[in-house]
Amino acid sequence: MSESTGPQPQPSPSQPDDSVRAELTRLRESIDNIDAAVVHMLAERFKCTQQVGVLKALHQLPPADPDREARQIARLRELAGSAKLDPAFAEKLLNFIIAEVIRHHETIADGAR
Ligand SMILES: C=C(O[C@@H]1C=C(C(=O)O)C=C[C@H]1O)C(=O)O
Repeated sequence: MSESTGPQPQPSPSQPDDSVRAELTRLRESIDNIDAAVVHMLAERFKCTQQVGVLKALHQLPPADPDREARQIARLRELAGSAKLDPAFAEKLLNFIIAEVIRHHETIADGAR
């Protein structure tokens, strides 16, 4: 005979206990705050880049500046590393944002022609 003590209480994924629920809620509240901050920071960044786009269009400068981008990516990778964030992820995110900015700059330049 085995020394089975019978069925043990199993954690139920659909019914976590109150302390697990409370911890999940606390973490999700912080995540929601962080997401809101990211949205506000991005909105401010796009306000600045729109102004850069107008300046470039007025002075016939190209929408993209690859040298500036290379410096930003190197800097952000460095910052990410120190913050224990994957530098490759930080680079992908910045490239994604910059691509959108360049698209805006092209639209502004087209409107100025
Ligand atoms: C905002 C600029 O335009 C583009 C967008 C960039 C950005 O979003 O950071 C950086 C370089 C440019 O390709 C700029 O030249 O500073």
